[in-house]
Amino acid sequence: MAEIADIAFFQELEQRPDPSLKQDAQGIPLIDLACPDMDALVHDIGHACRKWGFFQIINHGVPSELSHKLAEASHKFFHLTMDEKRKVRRDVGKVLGYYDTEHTKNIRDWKEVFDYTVQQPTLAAASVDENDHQVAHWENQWPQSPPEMREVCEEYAKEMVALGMRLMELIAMSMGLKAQRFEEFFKDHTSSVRLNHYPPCPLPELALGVGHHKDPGVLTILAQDDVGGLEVRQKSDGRWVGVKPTPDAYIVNLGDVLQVWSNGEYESVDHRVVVNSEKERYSIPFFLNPSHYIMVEPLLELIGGHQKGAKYRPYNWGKFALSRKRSNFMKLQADNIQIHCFKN
Ligand SMILES: O=C(O)CCC(=O)C(=O)O
Ligand SMILES: [Fe+2]
Repeated sequence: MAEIADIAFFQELEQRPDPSLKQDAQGIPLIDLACPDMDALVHDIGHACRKWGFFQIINHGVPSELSHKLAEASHKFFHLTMDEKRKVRRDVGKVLGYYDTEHTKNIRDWKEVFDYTVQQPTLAAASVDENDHQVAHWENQWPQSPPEMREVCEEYAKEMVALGMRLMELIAMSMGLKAQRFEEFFKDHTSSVRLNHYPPCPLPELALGVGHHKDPGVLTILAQDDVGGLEVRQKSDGRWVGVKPTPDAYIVNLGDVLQVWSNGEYESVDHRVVVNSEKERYSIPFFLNPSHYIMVEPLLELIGGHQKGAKYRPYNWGKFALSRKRSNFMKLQADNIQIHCFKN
C-alpha cells in the first residue's frame, strides 16, 4: 500500500469519521429468507426498503462452505507480493482485475480490490459517447495464485445471481408488481463481484476505506468479515450508524437503478467504510446490474402510465456505468456522474 502521508487519502473535515461512533446493536432490519409466511416476508422487505434501503438476510441458501473458500482465496490473493498482484492489474484498456488506487468522490480510498464480472465475456458500452453504439467485451483476468481462485469466484458469482434474482422477485412483489417484473432487464446483465481488502490504517481518523457513496446499480449483496467498519447514513436523521457484523448474514442495499425504477419510492442510501489501525478487514460485495443497453427509467405502471409523473429522465445504463468506472480510476477535476443529473 501507499503511505498515509499522501494527502490524496485525506478526507475533507466534514467527511472524517467519528471515532466515538458505536456499532449499532440493533441497526438495520434482519430478514429471514426461510420464513414460510410469504406475505409477511414481502411485507418486511418492503418496509426495510422504504425505511432503510438496507437490510441483512439470513437463511439465504448460499452454502457457507463456499463463502469460506472464497474468503480464504481472497486472503491468499491479497497477501501475494505487489509484483504478483500487478500481473492482473486493471488499466485503461482492461477494466477488471486488481487495483489499489480507487477514488470515491475524488479522494483516494484506503483499500485494494479485485474485480470480476459474472458473464464471460460481459457485454458493455465501448465509450461514454451517446452516439457510439459499439459494444465492448469485458474479460476477467485471473491470477495464477491461489490456483482455486477462478473456480471459487465463478461458483460464488452463480450463487449471487440466483440470490439477487430471488430478492428482485420479493422486491417486485413488495411494490405490488408481479414477481418476474424485473427479469427482462437482466438478459445480458453486467453484474460483478469485488473482493475488498482494507489494510490496517495508521491514521484512521483522516482516511476512509471507501468514501461515502451510493451504489449505482440495482442492488448489492455484501459479505463482510467480523471486523466491522461499514456505516450507513440513517434515512430518519442523517446520522451515521455502524452495521454490526452478523455471522453468515449478507447485507443487502438498494442501488440507484432501483431508486429510478421505483420513481423514488425505494431510495439508494449513502454508506461508507471506516478503517482502523489494528485489524485488516475483508468484504465481498456483489453488484447486481442490468444489461448495458437498458434505458433506466421509472416503471410506467408506477407513474400511472404517464411520463408526466416521472421523477427521472431515462438514461443508458452502459454509458452511466462506464463513466463511473472511469472516474473511480483516476482523480478528475469534476465530481463524477450521479443520478441526480437525470432528475426532472
Ligand atoms: O466493504 C464494505 O463494507 C462496503 C464496500 C462498498 O460499499 C462498495 O464496495 O461499494
Ligand atoms: Fe458501496
